[in-house]
Amino acid sequence: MTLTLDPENGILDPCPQITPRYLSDLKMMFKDQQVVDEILKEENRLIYEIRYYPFRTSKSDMALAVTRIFPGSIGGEYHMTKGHKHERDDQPEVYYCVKGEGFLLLDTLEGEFQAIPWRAGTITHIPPMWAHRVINTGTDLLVFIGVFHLSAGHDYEIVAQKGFSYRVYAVDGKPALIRQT
Ligand SMILES: O=P(O)(O)OC[C@H]1O[C@](O)(CO)[C@@H](O)[C@@H]1O
Ligand SMILES: [Fe+2]
Repeated sequence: MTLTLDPENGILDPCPQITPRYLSDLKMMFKDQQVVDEILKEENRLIYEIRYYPFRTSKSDMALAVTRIFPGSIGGEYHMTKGHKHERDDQPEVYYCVKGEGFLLLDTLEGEFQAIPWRAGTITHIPPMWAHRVINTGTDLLVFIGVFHLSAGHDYEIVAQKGFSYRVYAVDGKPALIRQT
């Protein structure tokens, strides 16, 4: 099976499934709940979209997902993915930044943390058991590809409960990592 990706806009062809993530879908992930509620009174902003393709054979499963994160911020905190840990503890993932700039946050949620600066061309291996979240700190789209096993599973609950160790804010127009206590 062969797919085509437009690197300028992150559109995948063919693409059997598109998952939009609106502010209402990740409202608990942002720190400033008052600002979230104020924005939601006006509009349910589209933060990012996932274009997904499952590769299945009789002996294997893999998935490819292309995510487009729109630029912007919520209470000074840059637009980001919800973030998750894989349910299976033996499942890594490879992320490839196709366009844009930002950070990939990796967190064991048990004391270890890394913030990896991202730009077009950056490829990062996410080891099993590390929660992962992508932040768009640019003024344009951030597009990345994720490749993982379909059986990996997604645990969002643990991220909602424990949170990442750092948040990424725009401070004087530049990204700053702020430790969470
Ligand atoms: O699942 P989240 O946190 O919304 O992040 C989206 C990205 O992570 C994945 O879930 C893959 O682990 C992809 O579907 C997508 O590229
Ligand atoms: Fe993942």
